[in-house]
Amino acid sequence: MAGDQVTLLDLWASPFGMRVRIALAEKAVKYEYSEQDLWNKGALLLQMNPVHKRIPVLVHDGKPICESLIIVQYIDEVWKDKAPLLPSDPYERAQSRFWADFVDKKLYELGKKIYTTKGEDQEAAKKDFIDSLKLLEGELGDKPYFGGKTLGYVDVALLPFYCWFYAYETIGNFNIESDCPKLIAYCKRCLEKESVSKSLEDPQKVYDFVVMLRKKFNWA
Ligand SMILES: N[C@@H](CCC(=O)N[C@@H](CS)C(=O)NCC(=O)O)C(=O)O
Repeated sequence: MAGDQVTLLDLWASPFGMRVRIALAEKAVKYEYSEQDLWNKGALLLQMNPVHKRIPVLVHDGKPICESLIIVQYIDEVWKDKAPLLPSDPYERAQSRFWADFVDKKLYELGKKIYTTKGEDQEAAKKDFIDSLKLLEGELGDKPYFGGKTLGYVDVALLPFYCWFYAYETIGNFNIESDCPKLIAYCKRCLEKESVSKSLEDPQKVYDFVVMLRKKFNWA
């Protein structure tokens, strides 16, 4: 809305932050981007998210909203005149929330296991990761987007992980496209949308970031 003061506390490589960036871009909301140092958290982040002390945080007219999926729902409710993200039907809304929650519980956790573990644990994570992507591929079916004809909540939740796939694949030495060609084709198609392409990061840069994390935390 005109006159809104919107600031996003974020970290460039964060898939959670990217969700918020896509949602704001879809709604054409102007905002100030504020990159945070997570190894030396600033006073603003600690004040705006005293519970989890994590990014992303959306600060709207001085009020903080935390947790990426909650932020995306908030954005959808506040800027409701443009590009609806959640369906209006209660059952379809519940389904969208289910799959977005699945992305958090499965893809994020398993992806992290791929670059923080080795040997059997890593192999198990890779298998579970592919199985989870196949379930998502089945849910997508032949639709252009998870919710149907337009980009919606589940797409916003999932697509940021696409720019992390190269890091998972390179570190885990496996190939996602060979097992999930339809899902990868969908991700590539979505990247043709400016709201998505400008919100995601270069996979090589993400990979370099993950390599840095592995060294820093002795995961390698
Ligand atoms: N469930 C949260 C996850 C956010 C999250 O894990 N943020 C990370 C960066 S990607 C963070 O701020 N980490 C700093 C910390 O945990 O101290 C969301 O969806 O927003």
